[in-house]
Amino acid sequence: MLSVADTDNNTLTYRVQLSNMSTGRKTEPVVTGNAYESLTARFRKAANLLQLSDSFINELEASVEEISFLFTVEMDNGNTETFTGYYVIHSTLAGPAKGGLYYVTDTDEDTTRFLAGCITWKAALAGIPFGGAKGGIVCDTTRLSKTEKERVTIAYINALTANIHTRNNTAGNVLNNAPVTDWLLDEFSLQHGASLHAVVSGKRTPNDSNSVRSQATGKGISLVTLLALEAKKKRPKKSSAAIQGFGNVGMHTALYLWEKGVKIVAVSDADTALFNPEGFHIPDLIAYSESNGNSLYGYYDAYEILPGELLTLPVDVLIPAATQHVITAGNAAAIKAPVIVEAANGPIHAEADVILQRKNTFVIPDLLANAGGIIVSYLEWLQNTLHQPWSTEQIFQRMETILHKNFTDIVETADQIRDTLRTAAWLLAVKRLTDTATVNTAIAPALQPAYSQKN
Ligand SMILES: NC(=O)c1ccc[n+]([C@@H]2O[C@H](COP(=O)([O-])OP(=O)(O)OC[C@H]3O[C@@H](n4cnc5c(N)ncnc54)[C@H](O)[C@@H]3O)[C@@H](O)[C@H]2O)c1
Repeated sequence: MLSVADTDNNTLTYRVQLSNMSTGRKTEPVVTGNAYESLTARFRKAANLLQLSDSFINELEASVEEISFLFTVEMDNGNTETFTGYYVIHSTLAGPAKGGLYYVTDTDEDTTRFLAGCITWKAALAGIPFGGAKGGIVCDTTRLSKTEKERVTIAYINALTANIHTRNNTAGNVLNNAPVTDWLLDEFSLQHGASLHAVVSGKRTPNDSNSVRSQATGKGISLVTLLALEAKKKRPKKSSAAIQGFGNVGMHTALYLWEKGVKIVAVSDADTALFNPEGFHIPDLIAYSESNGNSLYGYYDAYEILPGELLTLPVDVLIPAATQHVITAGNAAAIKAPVIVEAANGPIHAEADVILQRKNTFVIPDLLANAGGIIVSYLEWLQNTLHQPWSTEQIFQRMETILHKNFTDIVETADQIRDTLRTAAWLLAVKRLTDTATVNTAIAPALQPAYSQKN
């Protein structure tokens, strides 16, 4: 196991003992609470600082629509299986509800509501005219063939549109990676008798099999990580990072930071947590994971550590990029990284915020850190709507401009209110959405009287 011999920030030295890689041990269970409660607590704090009316607070806390439904799909062996689907529209105040579709073995209304809410507030902070939505399918994709996953996706969309469109709700902008995006686009277009390109983001382009959208969140996280290191007067080439989660977000974040010279000394996924004091060769690690069924398990050039140890390593930046509530009141005090970048949605429990604030940890909140994806989705929607093709460079340039400005806005606001970056981010997000609500009478006439200040 791992112990730290010298925690001088520039020269980290670790004492390590090789553990047995052949045990097949899975990660410890993640402590989760109700992530929507953490989201609500943060929203309420900002809403109270802004002195919003109770009716407006209640309006913004509740979802516009939440549905769960069962749908049946014929499997490759001719049997049928029934799946559970969720869809939550959190808000359409700023514009059409946008949100990804996720496939997961265990989810529920609370988690889907939480993820939809995250999108509302991220879009608000980024000044994007979208509301927040999220779709979820309970299934184990590792058990599904490609054709079964396609049929599950199409059956979900059919069941969903039967519910959504008959009630005249705005069509959601559904994000995912190819080939899911191709199935979604085909199905939506078939149902509506027109090619609805703008409805689906994350689509492949002819010269871009790895869509810009799929890299965007990681690219954005790496950008704000570099800004955070700069704010702490750390040079990338003299900095170390630990990244929890090696899926779409963790992998792209690791790659972009590695390209800038950041030493990634620890990574993990649901199967294993790995440590290499010399820093991982990230392209090699990605190639290994991809050839190993998207698992880091068994990677040769590393020591295996306990998953919880990754979070408490004395690195310059800790990047939780797996799931919500992995940093809690139970482990926050043990975290040594002076900077945490919230790559996942809600990786820090609201109770842990207080402990990290006391320790003066520089926490870059998820509303800013992982907004690259929604910004690029919006830019894709804009290109499709305007019939304008933009280059990858143009898209990333626009994304970076928004993230950079918001980083500066948040740091300045935090200084002004003498509070955390998280409170500053929420304050700006809620203010921007309420400002939109007051001017956007076409979208939310019914809410006009509700947004009045208490005093
Ligand atoms: N994909 C996006 O564009 C995007 C955008 C914004 C926010 N997010 C958030 O980022 C997080 C990751 O998203 P993703 O798209 O990379 O998902 P993913 O499913 O592609 O990858 C998740 C990774 O986390 C690992 N993991 C799961 N539980 C773990 C645990 N307990 N310990 C360590 N690793 C664990 C998985 O093995 C996998 O490597 C989620 O919270 C998601 O909501 C994603």
